[in-house]
Amino acid sequence: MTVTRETVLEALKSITDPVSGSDIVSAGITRAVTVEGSTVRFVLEIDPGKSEAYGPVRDKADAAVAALPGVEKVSAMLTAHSEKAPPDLKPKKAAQPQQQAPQKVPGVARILAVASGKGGVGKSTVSANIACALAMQGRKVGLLDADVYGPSQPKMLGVSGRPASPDGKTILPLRNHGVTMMSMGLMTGEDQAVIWRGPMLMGALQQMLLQVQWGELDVLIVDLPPGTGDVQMTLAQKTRVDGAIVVSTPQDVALIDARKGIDMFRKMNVPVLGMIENMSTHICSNCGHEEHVFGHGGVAQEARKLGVPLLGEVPLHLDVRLAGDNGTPIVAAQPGGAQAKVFLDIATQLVDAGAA
Ligand SMILES: Nc1ncnc2c1ncn2[C@@H]1O[C@H](COP(=O)(O)OP(=O)(O)OP(=O)(O)O)[C@@H](O)[C@H]1O
Repeated sequence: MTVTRETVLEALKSITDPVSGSDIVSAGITRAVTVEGSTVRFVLEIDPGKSEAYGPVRDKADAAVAALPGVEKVSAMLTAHSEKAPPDLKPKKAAQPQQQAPQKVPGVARILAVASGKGGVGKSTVSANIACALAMQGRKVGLLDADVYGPSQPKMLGVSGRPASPDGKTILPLRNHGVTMMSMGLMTGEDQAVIWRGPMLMGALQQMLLQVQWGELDVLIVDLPPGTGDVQMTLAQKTRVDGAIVVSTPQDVALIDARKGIDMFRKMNVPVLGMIENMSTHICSNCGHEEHVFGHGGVAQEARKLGVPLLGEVPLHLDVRLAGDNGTPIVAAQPGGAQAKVFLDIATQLVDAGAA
């Protein structure tokens, strides 16, 4: 029986936070829940003055998780947080009428955008795995999840909770698998339905780039929402984007949209570093049989036509999804495996090209 992040969070919801009176997940103090095989780790981020009161809470949380089937080891830690809440996203600061030259983000050597024309083609899976693969190769990597409509990086990288802000102005990012991560989704709360208008989105994106304390990074990967809308345009207009990668599945419908994405980046003078074909070949997890569910080679052909490199072909494999769902992308979960290899190769190509 394998344990998942969801079952861990469910178990932790049975424990009451003595300060807020709600459960320790809803109270936002449960952070960095990671599941690696039968080992579960999480952090309770608390006011340092109340550490005595939280000792028994930690023990109860530890016991509740340890009692789950499939769990052999639990590491529950108490860490101190700052009292101040992170600053709210300020939509008013959004659109600046005057045109400015694209700016660099302080401390960040390069920005790499990962885009897709169509939703659901696996852009977030690819971003998370490339980020981890680069970190495994010793690069200082940040990942900004700019997909407000379907933020998936907190889940894929196994981080949760609201990020802290020691001074009420800057935002401390979260970190897991060697990747410094921030998601617009973490600022709005998991279950909160948000309707974002264009200018709000643009303001929030700028805020994420400039107010998050990214530290010194070799590369910041921006996981963009699908399509060619406001967020993509604002990013390229306001911030110096050093390169873009376009992810597509091999079907014609996805390729038509991918072409639009490449066109947009070219018009905005962002170099397109290459395309990645995802869900290229289905590999049966039982027998290893290969099947081309969505056709095969469509992206390679399109990349040739458009004159951009094909960086890799990622197979459709159950382990890739399970790893992402469990908060440990496949490159980190099975670094020696065949599914990890393609992402490690892509990361090597990016480093060799000076793009990451
Ligand atoms: N190569 C793969 N093999 C198996 N499952 C995959 C693969 N790539 C992505 N998936 C799964 O497909 C689903 C969609 O992937 P993902 O969230 O990465 O797509 P996306 O393009 O970022 O979606 P969105 O449009 O919502 O941003 C996820 O459940 C993910 O685990």
